[in-house]
Order: sequence, then C-alpha cells, then structure tokens
Amino acid sequence: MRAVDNARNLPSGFSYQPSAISFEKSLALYDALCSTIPWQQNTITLFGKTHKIPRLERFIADPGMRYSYSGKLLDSAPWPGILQGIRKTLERRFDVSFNALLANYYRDGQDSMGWHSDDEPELGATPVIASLSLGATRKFKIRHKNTHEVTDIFLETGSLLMMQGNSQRDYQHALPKQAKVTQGRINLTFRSVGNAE
Ligand SMILES: O=C(O)CCC(=O)C(=O)O
Ligand SMILES: [Fe+2]
Repeated sequence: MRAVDNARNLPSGFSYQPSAISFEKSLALYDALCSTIPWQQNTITLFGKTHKIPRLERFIADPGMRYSYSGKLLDSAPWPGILQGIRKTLERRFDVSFNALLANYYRDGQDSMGWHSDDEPELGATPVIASLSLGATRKFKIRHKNTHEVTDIFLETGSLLMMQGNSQRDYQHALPKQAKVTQGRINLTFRSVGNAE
C-alpha cells in the first residue's frame, strides 16, 4: 500500500481539495441534509440472497431523469434548495452540468461502500464526478485495476474529491468500514448523466 500525504500523489484523474467549503458550513449542511433528504436503505441481491446495503442513500436528479446504479433503477428525489448554490458553483468551476447527485449517508463506521467504478454508460467515457464530504472523516481507497496498487486518502468534512479523466476506467474505489468511527458522514457525488460526449 502507498501512503499518501493526504492529497499529493493521488493517482491520475483524482484530485483532492480540503476545505472546498468551510468547516462550519460543512457541518451545518451535514445537519440539514440528515433531516431533509428522504433517505432510503436499498437492498442488493447477490447469488439469490437479498441484503440491505450498509448505508442510506438517495438519488437526486432533475425531473424526468432515470438512472441505474449497480444494475438497479433508482427513483429520484428533487434537489434540496440548500444544494443549488454549491451545484451552480461546481458547474461554473468545472464547466459541466451536474444534473444528478447520489447522496450517501454513512451512519457510523459500520456503514461502508464496496469496491466499484462509476462507469455506467450514461456517465460517458470520461465522467466528471465531484464528491463533497460532510461530517466524520473517512478513509477512501483507490485501487488500480491491473496493478492492484492501493492508495488511501482521508476525506475530511468540507473537502472536494474530483474524479475525472480515466479515473473510472483505470481504478476502483471503496469506503471501508472503520469500527472506531462513531459519527456520521454524508457524501454527495455530483454527476453529469446522459450528456456524454
Ligand atoms: O462516500 C464516498 O466518498 C464514495 C461514494 C461513491 O463512491 C459513490 O457514490 O459512487
Ligand atoms: Fe463511486
């Protein structure tokens, strides 16, 4: 495993900005979203057995959009008003239209997300994903698909992790369980769906 000085030397296509929004704003947003997003605990069926996904999640999108994630069609909720400012700022900064958002709520260190790439065809060949973290710091792992080299980065409240270029084609990422974490974390991944080049 490669130790990373929490931002430098991230693999190609990944970049990390701490304090993209202020500490105070990030925690206020965390509190507000805990209660305003209509969270769901979805299930996944593996080898004929149905399991609860170990986190709460909600797909948020402009009206009329359909999006599947890990093979499941997600029914979407409307954009919370408090996210419109951040959405516009990110759109201007990265020159993309973020018409969808996947929100994940990790209630404590027992909640997690397994290895995957966000490589659904509707995200296009080189997706631009802006990932904003709110609440507890969690470890995020990035693994090269061929060399299996793993890079760890700690995602702090208010930080922005950008995934662009070939980051989804060449790498998987995951958010492992961390038994010692007792606080919650919300992650917002702003996505551009169906506008692929
Ligand atoms: O919680 C995170 O930081 C990762 C979320 C993620 O990978 C996703 O929503 O696809
Ligand atoms: Fe992801």
